[in-house]
Amino acid sequence: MTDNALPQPEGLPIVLASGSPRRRELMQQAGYSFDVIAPDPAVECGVCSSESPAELVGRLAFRKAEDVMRRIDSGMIIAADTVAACRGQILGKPVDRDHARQMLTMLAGTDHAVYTGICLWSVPDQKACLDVCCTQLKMEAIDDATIEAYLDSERWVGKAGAFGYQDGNDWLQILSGSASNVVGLPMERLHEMLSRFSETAQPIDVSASPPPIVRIDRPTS
Ligand SMILES: Cc1cn([C@H]2C[C@H](O)[C@@H](COP(=O)(O)OP(=O)(O)OP(=O)(O)O)O2)c(=O)[nH]c1=O
Repeated sequence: MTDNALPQPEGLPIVLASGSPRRRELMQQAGYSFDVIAPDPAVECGVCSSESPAELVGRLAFRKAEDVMRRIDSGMIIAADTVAACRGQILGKPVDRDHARQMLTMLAGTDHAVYTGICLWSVPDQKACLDVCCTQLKMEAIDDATIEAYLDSERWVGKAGAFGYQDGNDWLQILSGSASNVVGLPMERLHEMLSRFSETAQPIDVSASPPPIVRIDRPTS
């Protein structure tokens, strides 16, 4: 594999376990060849209030991969889950305009974080690895008129935290971490996980229901 070749561990076809158009665009822009199978939305039900943002996105990424694993005979599944976190609160996708307004009002003028859990799962040999990436951001103290204009754009729909970093708003800046991680897939980390899959993935006992979640050992590099 030349340095700039995209990793395809174990020669398996890549399956993006996501209905997110943003995740599909990130994979296409990076040049990956892949199929798309959206996980059952029911996988995302049941947010445990005691979970940290990292625990939540890690668990949901794993469960999304597990859901798609049961529907294919062979492939390298990539699943992810993204939330924003501000002042100890986890912000998922807003359910409506009012909910989006509440989120943006809370985020305005604050430093906050976006967490993405990413799970790779190889089928049929049933090995998986899981990691969580965090990006720190700052949102300017935008006023109500700015919030209402953004709500009118409806670009908040389907986006954790009710904002889209990819929308290029000048009131949102990254303080540290990956930009693609904010949009839904940490592409740098994905490349690393795919490249190191054979040495880091752990066997999964799929007979257990639900299978235990695995944790990846962070690379030494
Ligand atoms: C913070 C942020 C999130 N997002 C999107 C990425 C995800 O699509 C969405 C977070 O919701 P998720 O539940 O992670 O993903 P999803 O429901 O869109 O798709 P699936 O579960 O099928 O993979 O928010 C942006 O597009 N831009 C951003 O700046």
